[in-house]
Amino acid sequence: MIDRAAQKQPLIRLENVSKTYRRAGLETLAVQDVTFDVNEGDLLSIVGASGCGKTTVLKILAGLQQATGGTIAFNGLTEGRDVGMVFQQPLLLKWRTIRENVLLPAQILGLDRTKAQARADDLLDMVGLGHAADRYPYELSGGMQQRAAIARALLHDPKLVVMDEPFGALDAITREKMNLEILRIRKDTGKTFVFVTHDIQEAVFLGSAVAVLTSGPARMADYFAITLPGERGLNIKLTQPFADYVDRIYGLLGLR
Ligand SMILES: Nc1ncnc2c1ncn2[C@@H]1O[C@H](COP(=O)(O)OP(=O)(O)OP(=O)(O)O)[C@@H](O)[C@H]1O
Repeated sequence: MIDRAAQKQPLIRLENVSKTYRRAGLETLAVQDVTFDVNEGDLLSIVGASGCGKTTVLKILAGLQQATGGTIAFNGLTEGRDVGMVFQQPLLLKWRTIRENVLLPAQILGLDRTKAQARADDLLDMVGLGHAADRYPYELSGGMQQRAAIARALLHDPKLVVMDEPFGALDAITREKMNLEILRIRKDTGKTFVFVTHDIQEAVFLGSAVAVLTSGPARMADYFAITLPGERGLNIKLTQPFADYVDRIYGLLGLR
């Protein structure tokens, strides 16, 4: 477990957070006793089985859901405005070009159009879609659409980018490529990311820290830093330190 007292003030601090959904007299305890920090510049992976409450935790972090118990402290972060979101599906508007899709947050938040256009073009270049700015979503592959969704999430220069199983619908090879892209984008932007996945290898490969959630309701099994030697490339997955982290998570999830 990370020694939180030794850390500088985090961007977000969750302390024993719980969430109960109440609907038509029915109560569902989705999340219980979740405690971790999102530190500036981190890529925090949240990993756990399907339905264990990862999306609920992410919505609480993004300010889209209120926790029903515990405390959550945002430090220098305006909920909503300072957060960019990427979902499992790219959710691009099919009647808008890729550039117009990336510009959507500028319209919603009332940002300066000229500046936003220049930024959209820079971001499209960064995600390797400069050549596709005037194309429509149906003309792009799934991976390209998800790159556009990432550019859109960055348009308003948010401090935090939250990603909810963004590559779950992609084939395994495209997924590996997108993982490399995330490492590069993190390096280029210096932003803070929270990345939800049910893929243990993906969580370890991308994360500078990981929160492991167990099911029904989600409880935090552990929260620890991931330090892998050297530059991260796909071949790091073949190393012992990587395998040790994966094995540790297998143990926490009761998979061995
Ligand atoms: N709006 C809601 N109303 C009632 N129950 C909900 C609501 N949203 C989620 N739940 C319940 O809370 C629990 C956790 O759901 P959540 O979507 O957070 O899990 P998850 O780990 O993200 O799942 P997946 O990996 O399948 O997306 C589930 O039992 C789900 O049915």
